[in-house]
Amino acid sequence: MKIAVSGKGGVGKTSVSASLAKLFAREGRRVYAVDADPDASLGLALGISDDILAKVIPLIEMEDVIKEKSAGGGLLYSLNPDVDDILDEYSISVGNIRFLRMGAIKPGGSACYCRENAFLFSVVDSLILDKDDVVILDMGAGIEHLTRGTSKGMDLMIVVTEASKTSVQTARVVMQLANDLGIEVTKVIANKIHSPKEEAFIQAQFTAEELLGVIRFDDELLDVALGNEEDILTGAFKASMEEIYQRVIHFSGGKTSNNAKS
Ligand SMILES: Nc1ncnc2c1ncn2[C@@H]1O[C@H](COP(=O)(O)OP(=O)(O)OP(=O)(O)O)[C@@H](O)[C@H]1O
Repeated sequence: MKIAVSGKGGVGKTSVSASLAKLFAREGRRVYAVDADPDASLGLALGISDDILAKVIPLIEMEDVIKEKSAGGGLLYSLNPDVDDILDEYSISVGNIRFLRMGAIKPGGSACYCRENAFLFSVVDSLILDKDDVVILDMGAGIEHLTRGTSKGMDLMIVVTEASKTSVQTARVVMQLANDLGIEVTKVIANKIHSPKEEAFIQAQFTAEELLGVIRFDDELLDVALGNEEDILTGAFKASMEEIYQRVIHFSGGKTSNNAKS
């Protein structure tokens, strides 16, 4: 199953991605946790230490190797069967989680991440998955990364939003795009909800079918952000994510990905 997590900046995409990765892994499923956001910190949220993360080679550096192996060029690559063989060098495994990252941040105002995105999603699309394997992509903020190429083969798009008009607006645009791009299921998680008033706002914006879950603002996540607590699955956040996880596995029930082994 392939899951993309998207939404406006700072809404909690990385927290949700890391939690889902840990929950799937806890069930014994193999998880590819992919940091597709150059500005993201999925590795840290997964509890991987800085010094280990520093050793993970950005996936984009694999591009030249692939180009040498496949005679082709341009933005479309023929990766199989090479990708699995060489992916080891560009990932680290923590238990059942295999962590990969797209690439480093570019200097301000420089080019887009089109090349990185195209390559990253070629790699993801080429992964040969077992039926129970899961790919979780922590996407960049906003919508620029959402194209036919990047959405190919995604089974579920999770859009994270806060209780604000601008955040909901972005969520709506992402949902529409995901639909246009043919992603089968798109669901919303409302995160950092402070009050019944905010919850009522969210309930008014989305249908019960659209909403995958509501997560309250939880001070305990501050300890994770400050580095005092390693496990993101803590406090009320953990309880909410466990409920959401139960709904997410419903979407993977018996479903295999495009490249799944039978
Ligand atoms: N439910 C919550 N309660 C309290 N704090 C939260 C909650 N969810 C996330 N946070 C905090 O909000 C901050 C941003 O979260 P996170 O990095 O997951 O968002 P993001 O959408 O991935 O951000 P970016 O767009 O910058 O990549 C972090 O400090 C995180 O600990």
